Order: sequence, then structure tokens, then C-alpha cells
Amino acid sequence: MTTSHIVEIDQLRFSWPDMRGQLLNIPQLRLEAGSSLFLRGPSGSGKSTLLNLVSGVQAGYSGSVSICGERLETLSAHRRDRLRADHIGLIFQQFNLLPWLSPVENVALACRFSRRRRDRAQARSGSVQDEAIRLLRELGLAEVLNSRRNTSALSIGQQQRVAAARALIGSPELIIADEPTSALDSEHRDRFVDLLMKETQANGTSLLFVSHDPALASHFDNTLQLDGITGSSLETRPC
Ligand SMILES: Nc1ncnc2c1ncn2[C@@H]1O[C@H](COP(=O)(O)OP(=O)(O)OP(=O)(O)O)[C@@H](O)[C@H]1O
Repeated sequence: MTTSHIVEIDQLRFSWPDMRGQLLNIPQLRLEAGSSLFLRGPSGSGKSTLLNLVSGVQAGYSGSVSICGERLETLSAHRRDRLRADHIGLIFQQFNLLPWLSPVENVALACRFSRRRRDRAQARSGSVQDEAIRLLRELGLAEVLNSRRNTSALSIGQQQRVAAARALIGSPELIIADEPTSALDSEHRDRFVDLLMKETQANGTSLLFVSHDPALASHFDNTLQLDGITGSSLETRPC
């Protein structure tokens, strides 16, 4: 990797086929290693679409999107999948955990798709399993390690922290979190964001975090406001 920018966007324009006007129009965006960006905007303004472009799931844009120095539009779908597995940890709104697996197995799963993350996890704790346990402990989930419950028996807040541990294992350069706090009350929400921030800062990991909730913006280095088709733009500014 030859750049300190984990995400680099230049002249990005995107619209869905049946849309009048551009949904996304981002002249330039840089996310440095270890920095955090809060992405907000009204429903339908294109937040999830932007995350899908950045994570290489959605193609068909003009301009350039680079992750860890690799321009996604020059890569095959297979190379984009590889890049995502190796360098991006994803936390989804619905967590997407496998309910029949234990919390440790869910966390370890991320290393199954990436030798790079597996090697990093092993280097840190001796084995993927021990690194999963370390992360779950760090995230305040020691109690679920001692129980034999599978993941579906956990509370929403516990599932959310399992999802965060799964995103963090193997130290990917970028964590992308899509509305991970929408099911939480304000106290649990703040605690979760603080924990996530602490873990990403300790690893020098960049964080791209989407939420409707403006109260969270103060936790982040920068805010990007999307205005959808009407304004179709954004500004990056310190909070
Ligand atoms: N696969 C798709 N095909 C066509 N249009 C789509 C598709 N996915 C999203 N859209 C449209 O793109 C616009 C932006 O959707 P997107 O989900 O990115 O917004 P969002 O800001 O994440 O919204 P929310 O906050 O409600 O999740 C919406 O008008 C949506 O209907």
C-alpha cells in the first residue's frame, strides 16, 4: 500500500437507471488511516448506496473509488471481493450473524474468507479463536463466552458487539458500519460508539459510520452530509 489514504474518491457520480438526476456527486473525499467519518443524510439520500460503492459491492459509477490504493473500477468482481474480505470489516444494521453458531464462531468466520486477516489474528493472539475471545472480552462480552448459548439467544446490544468483533478481527484497514445503533437506546448507543472508537483507534483502523442520528456526529473526526438528488452533494467538515 503506497498511500496513507484508506479511501480515496474522485469525481464520483452515480445514479440508478430509472432516476432523474444524480444520486451521488462527490468531487473528492479522502479518509486517512486511523481517521473516522460520520456519514449522514435523510432517508433516500444515498448513504447505503455510497457504502456499497466503497465496499466494491456496487459498480456502474463514473469517477474513481480507491481502497488501500487500489482503484475498484479497474478490478474484476473477484478481485473486489478479495479486497473487501482482506481490508474491510462490515457491520450491518441487522448484524447478519449466523444464529446457529456461537459468538466466538461468528467472530472467527471473518478470517475464513481472508488469509491475511487470519494471519494477523494468529499473530496477535496465537490463534483465530483466541483473538475472537480477546475481542469479545474487550467489547464487554466476557459473559457470553462462559455460556453455551448460540448467537440467536443474545440481546440486540450483545449481538451488535459480536458483529463489531467480527468486523474488527484480523485488523482490516477500514470498518464500514451501516446504522449499527438504530435498535439501541441513547445510553447503549453512546457506549457502543465509544467502544468501537476505542478499538479502531487502538488498531489505527479507519471508520466509515452511517447514521440518521445527528447526536453521534461529535464522536467522529469529520462529517459528510449527503443531500440526495435535490442538492446531490456534501461537504466534509470537522465536527
Ligand atoms: N437497487 C436499487 N435499484 C434502484 N434504485 C435503488 C436501489 N437501491 C437504492 N435505490 C434508490 O436509491 C436511493 C437511495 O437509496 P439508499 O438506500 O442508498 O438511501 P439511504 O440514504 O441509505 O436511505 P435510508 O436512510 O432510508 O437507508 C433511493 O431513492 C432508493 O430507492
